[in-house]
Amino acid sequence: MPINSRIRGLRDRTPDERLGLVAEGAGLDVDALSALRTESGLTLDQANHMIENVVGLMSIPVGVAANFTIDGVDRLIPMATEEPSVVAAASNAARMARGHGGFRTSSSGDIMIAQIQVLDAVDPFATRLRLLEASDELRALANEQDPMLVSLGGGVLDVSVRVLPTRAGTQVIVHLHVDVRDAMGANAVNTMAEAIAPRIAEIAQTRTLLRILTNKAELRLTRTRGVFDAELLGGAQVVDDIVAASAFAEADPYRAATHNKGIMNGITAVVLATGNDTRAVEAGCHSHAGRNGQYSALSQFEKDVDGNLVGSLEVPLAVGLVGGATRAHPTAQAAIRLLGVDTARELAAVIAAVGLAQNLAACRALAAEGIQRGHMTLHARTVAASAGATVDEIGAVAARIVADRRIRVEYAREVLSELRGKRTPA
Ligand SMILES: CC(C)(COP(=O)([O-])OP(=O)([O-])OC[C@H]1O[C@@H](n2cnc3c(N)ncnc32)[C@H](O)[C@@H]1OP(=O)([O-])[O-])[C@@H](O)C(=O)NCCC(=O)NCCSC(=O)C[C@@](C)(O)CC(=O)[O-]
Ligand SMILES: NC(=O)C1=CN([C@@H]2O[C@H](COP(=O)(O)OP(=O)(O)OC[C@H]3O[C@@H](n4cnc5c(N)ncnc54)[C@H](OP(=O)(O)O)[C@@H]3O)[C@@H](O)[C@H]2O)C=CC1
Repeated sequence: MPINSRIRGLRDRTPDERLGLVAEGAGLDVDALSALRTESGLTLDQANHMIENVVGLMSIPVGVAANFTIDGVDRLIPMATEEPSVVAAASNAARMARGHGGFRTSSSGDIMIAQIQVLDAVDPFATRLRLLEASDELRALANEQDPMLVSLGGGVLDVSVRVLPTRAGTQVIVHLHVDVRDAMGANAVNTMAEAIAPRIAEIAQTRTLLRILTNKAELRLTRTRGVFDAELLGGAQVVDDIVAASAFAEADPYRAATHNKGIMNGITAVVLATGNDTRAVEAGCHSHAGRNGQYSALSQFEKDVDGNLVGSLEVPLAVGLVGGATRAHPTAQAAIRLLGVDTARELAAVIAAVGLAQNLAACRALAAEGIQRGHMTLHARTVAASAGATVDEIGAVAARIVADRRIRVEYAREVLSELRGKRTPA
């Protein structure tokens, strides 16, 4: 049965009811998603085998973004985040794109780059050519390190070499271009780099130093675009204003930093939920934002021939379905089950679409009513909890501080005392 992501009114349901509705929408038995619940997710023993000096666990809320259609397939998308309004925003944007086919994506491939740094070459330009002449040998030596990857059709595709002037003298930098298939690939390419470094040193007649991947994964780009309905956005003026906001972010690094943070609100939440390396993805995306010399917006919004708004996003996404914590973390496995993705590329496509949706929702709110109405209304629940409200009191306290337009902890405390019958001087 095809997945149906158009689930109305999830906000009005309990977490258990939502999980049931989401499982139904995804065509899954709800038990397949049980690891999304804290009590049946990662155990202390499992955590103790993941990182060092484990003493405990930290739970992060996992929400599900609705309404997404990506490359013609509906997806219900788990998002791990502590920030209010992010899941609502992504769902709202997906709803606005749904009538125009949702999100379309493409990929440049699954290629990660390992760097080997060569120091003190007396003839750096000739060294570069000697290394290029040995490309086939170096490729074969690297592939010997990972027969599994090669058997899956992956492995080293190319070797490139640069002469790099630095303040510590001229260096020669070797790049291994490795197809890592459905892995994030860092461990795989780092192993290869360390294995071929001695041979590189022989050819270069000097020594190597760093052997490590680059997180500037410019050969692992995912692109997505979406058409957002002008009427649902709020009309032609809102469309024009979002275009003006986008132009601001494209031209100004100060605005671009926050514009891109909005994109990463969506991207990082799905990367985390699926047990992938959020720091690697963030480093890749922000390095990509500076690729043309000045840090700029990762996305662009334009008005199309029909007067609707079209968004475009291109980002490096080094994510995997195997390796790292993805397979070791039960909650990540449940999140991937819910997504219904079968390859790392499909996962990256979903992540990019959520990033663009998040970005649109933020820019729409900023260009229309301002971010605070939507964001702070949902943030009020966090403020109420910070003031000491119990789960049974949060709703009433949040509603009151929103109604009084005083969404602050000290006022929430006053309201809480009042609600508990202990009036304090206002
Ligand atoms: C918050 C909304 C969506 C409200 O927007 P709204 O128009 O009041 O929403 P609505 O009540 O009309 O609901 C429309 C749909 O939104 C979703 N939705 C709506 N509310 C909820 C909810 N409570 N729980 C779950 N889903 C929700 C849901 O899909 C719903 O469809 P329905 O279920 O009714 O068929 C809107 O104001 C918005 O998108 N604001 C942007 C919020 C945002 O971007 N938050 C990120 C934090 S701010 C930040 O860090 C990024 C930023 C701003 O700095 C980036 C930048 O500067 O560019
Ligand atoms: N700067 C960075 O970003 C760094 C990140 N890391 C960490 O590296 C980890 C990711 O590295 P990664 O290499 O993915 O981890 P793994 O080594 O855990 O997984 C990759 C391995 O999985 C095996 N594999 C099985 N099926 C597949 C498949 N379909 N496609 C590809 N490989 C498959 C391959 O061979 P085999 O079975 O023989 O292993 C491959 O080498 C993350 O935890 C990340 O945090 C580490 C260092 C630096």
